[in-house]
Amino acid sequence: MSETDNDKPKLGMRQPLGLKRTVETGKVKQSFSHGRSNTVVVEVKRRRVLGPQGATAEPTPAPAPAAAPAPAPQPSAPAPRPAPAGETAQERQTRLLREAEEQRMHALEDARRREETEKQRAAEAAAEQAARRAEEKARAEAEAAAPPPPPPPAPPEAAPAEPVAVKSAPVEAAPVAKAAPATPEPAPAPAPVAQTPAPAPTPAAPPPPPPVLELGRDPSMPAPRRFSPVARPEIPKPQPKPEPKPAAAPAAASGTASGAGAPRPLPGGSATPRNAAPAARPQQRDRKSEERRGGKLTVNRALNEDGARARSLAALKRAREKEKRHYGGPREPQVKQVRDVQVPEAITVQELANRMAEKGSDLVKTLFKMGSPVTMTQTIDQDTAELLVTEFGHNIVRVSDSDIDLALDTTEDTEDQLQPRPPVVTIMGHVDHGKTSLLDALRGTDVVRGEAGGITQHIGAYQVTLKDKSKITFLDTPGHEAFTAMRARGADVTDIVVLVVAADDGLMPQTIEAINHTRAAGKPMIVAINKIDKPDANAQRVRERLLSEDVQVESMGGETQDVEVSALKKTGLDELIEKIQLQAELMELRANPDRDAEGIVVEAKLDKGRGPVATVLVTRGTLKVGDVFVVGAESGKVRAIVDDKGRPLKSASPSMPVEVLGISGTPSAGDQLQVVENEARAREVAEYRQGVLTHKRTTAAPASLESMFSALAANKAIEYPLVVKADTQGTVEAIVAAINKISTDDIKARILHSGVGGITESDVNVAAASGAPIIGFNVRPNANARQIAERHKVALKYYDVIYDLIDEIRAGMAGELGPEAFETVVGRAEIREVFSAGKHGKAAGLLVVEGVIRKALKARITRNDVIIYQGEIASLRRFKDDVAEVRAGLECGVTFSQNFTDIRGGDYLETYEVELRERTL
Ligand SMILES: Nc1nc2c(ncn2[C@@H]2O[C@H](COP(=O)(O)OP(=O)(O)OP(=O)(O)O)[C@@H](O)[C@H]2O)c(=O)[nH]1
Repeated sequence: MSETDNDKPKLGMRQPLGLKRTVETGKVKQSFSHGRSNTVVVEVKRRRVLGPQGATAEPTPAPAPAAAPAPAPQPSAPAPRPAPAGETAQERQTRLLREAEEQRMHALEDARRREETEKQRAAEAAAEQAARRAEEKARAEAEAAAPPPPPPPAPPEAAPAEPVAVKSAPVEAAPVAKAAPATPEPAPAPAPVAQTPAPAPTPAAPPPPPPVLELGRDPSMPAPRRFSPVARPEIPKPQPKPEPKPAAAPAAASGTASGAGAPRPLPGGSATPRNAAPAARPQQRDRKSEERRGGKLTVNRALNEDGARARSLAALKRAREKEKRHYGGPREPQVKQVRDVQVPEAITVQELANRMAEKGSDLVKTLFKMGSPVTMTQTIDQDTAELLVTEFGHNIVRVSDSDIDLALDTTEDTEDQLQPRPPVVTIMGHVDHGKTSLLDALRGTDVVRGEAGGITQHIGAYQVTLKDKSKITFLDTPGHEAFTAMRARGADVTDIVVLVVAADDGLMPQTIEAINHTRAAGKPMIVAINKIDKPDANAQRVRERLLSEDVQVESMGGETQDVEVSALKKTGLDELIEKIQLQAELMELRANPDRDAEGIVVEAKLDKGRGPVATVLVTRGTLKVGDVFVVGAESGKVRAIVDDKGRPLKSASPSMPVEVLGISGTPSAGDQLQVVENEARAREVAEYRQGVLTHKRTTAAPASLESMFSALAANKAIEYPLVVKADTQGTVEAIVAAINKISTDDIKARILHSGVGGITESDVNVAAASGAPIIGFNVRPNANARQIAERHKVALKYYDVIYDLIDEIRAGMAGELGPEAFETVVGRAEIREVFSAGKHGKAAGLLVVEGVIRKALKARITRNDVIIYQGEIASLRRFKDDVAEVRAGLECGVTFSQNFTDIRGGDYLETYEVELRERTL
């Protein structure tokens, strides 16, 4: 009702004047949706009161019409309520109006239900035979289970039984008046459609509230929703041949509806499965509304509300069959996805299956067919994995552990990125030819004085700034033969080699070695003929001698530059620098400073206060404090950069030699330093490299029979164990190489442990276990180590000159072997006769053919140059007289100790002396 209470007409009262008063007394205007309206004439008949006066006189409070449902059993025609006795005219009018409206709504609804039922029937008739059978079956079941149908709804003519009669007078469109007489037939009860919630009240059920609720609602709203399937029956008409498809949907729907006691399939007989689903929804909606209206909510009902439960297995099966029919057979198999499968050197079957996105059990089956029964958790090798990967149609991508390692960055810098860099110059030459002195002269500082024994034992790296502000980086290499590896390294990282040859000494072995290294590294060389100030200096002789080594200096018609210098007198230095600069210009040395740094470790040591320190020559990029790097098998983060003058720097550009702090351990000289993206990556690479080193150390097993025999033979040699500790990595290398050279077939030096840094407790423990001496070069033990060494009687030997160290080790190894025995044959005699000598066994008659046969000397008997006896002479006689010796040309008789009797004529007797001499290695 659109009108408010204020607007309602009030019977028996004076109506106030107002613009809205359009309805006269006794008529009520009804408003409907879509602008429809109706005017109803209301006749009031007074009820005859038969009861006691008091009963009628007492006014009962009028219940709210909406809240007090009529107790009539018919759903469509609520019974009229008796009029309260003390009702005013206005109240009566309101009540009557409401009752009239209620009746009208019920009549409307009944008409709709009937109409819908008819349409459903039409739809059912159009359904397939199979669907109909299923429906009938379901209906039969439902009928068996359903309560007796409700009595037919009372026709509108029943209304006169009520005290109030309502006459409808249609004004515009009177659907109610027309619909009610048009459907005199009561709604067919046998099929209470789910959408038409026939209350079918049971005796126990409370009076059904639905009609009241329906009335309380705006009549325009629920109608389109509730009765939307009304138009559906028209759909099958254009469908020429309704296939059994719709049967599936009603059948499925009937499955869901059965729980609600409505076995009827969905009305409308939707011809396509697409229509079936929406048809099921109103059905469920109605079931819900039915529950809301008073139906009991049971567990079964609640469960049946669930969508998953609604779609039963049978429904799924039917849907699958339908799909099969629809697509004309099983679905086409999906196109197999080919994958690139990364396979490491060893992988478990399960992991491989995961990477291939295949079933592990399929892999196991395939392997079994291939003849290798394995389980999922077993590890297979890369080749077997490849068989599987190809069998399953994928592509294998072999990866190895070494992929973890850093790849060498071979990206070429572009022309605009490259900037000039200082040349790196290495000074090489024989011992004491003046390399350090020359470098010292160039630097203007004195390095010589700090060196033990007066020789350079560390590779040094310095950068000098020239008068024109240009720079040259110098690497000094030691001249001792033990430092071959260091010289080779120096030649590798350098741009130019300056070969120092003493003018008074000429070419010496290490000079020639340096020439060979330079040539092998393909670096240009400048010959510096030093000590030219010396009186016996002969530069020309040096040049000529160089020719024999295939080095032609410019003055001899070659291309190699040479310069005469005196490091002592500081002459010829400018000329030398000029020649270096000229050579550098020719080489156009450039590098890109704007990239992650790379460098080469020239030297590394373990500094007591600063930890591991590496002297690094930056080759590319700029090394900065805070950079994370990998160097050899170590990693780290640059804590500090120190230049050759001890000054801290923030960064180091190409060609700069700097000390780098912040390394996890002491790297080896020659290791490459590479800056990486993060610490995790650096650690990963370092761990991998450590693993490789450990693997190399521990897997030196003999591979062939030959090597096994040679290893057995080698085992006969006495081992001379040693522990070597030195101040720098280069020195350690040099000492180890020199000691290995001393080894012979009889005795072999075995270095149990070598390392950089002071002598520690663990070094002593290692040495004590094998009774090895500890060689400390420029290092000393800490207090604890010294105590333990004393306790275990471990020999600690300290050196600061490598010659002394090697000489002593050589002597020690020789001493271990003991003195050498030298044998000298003194006399030789031929056995002529053999005769019995009583209790002494046999005696031999001899003719001394050489030297002297002496009784006191050791003797041996040889037969055909094979020794058959070795021992002593028991008695030596000449003509029955015991004698001490018998000279050559004389005959004598001898007996031997140990009752040796196997003597024959023609054997030879030798007597000899053994002299023990000190052994040298
Ligand atoms: N007269 C003279 N003596 C020189 C000259 N240059 C070096 N010396 C001397 O030669 C000796 C050896 O010099 P070093 O500079 O130590 O020689 P080195 O080649 O560096 O020697 P190692 O470091 O052992 O390889 C020293 O006593 C120097 O004083 C020179 O130009 N003239």
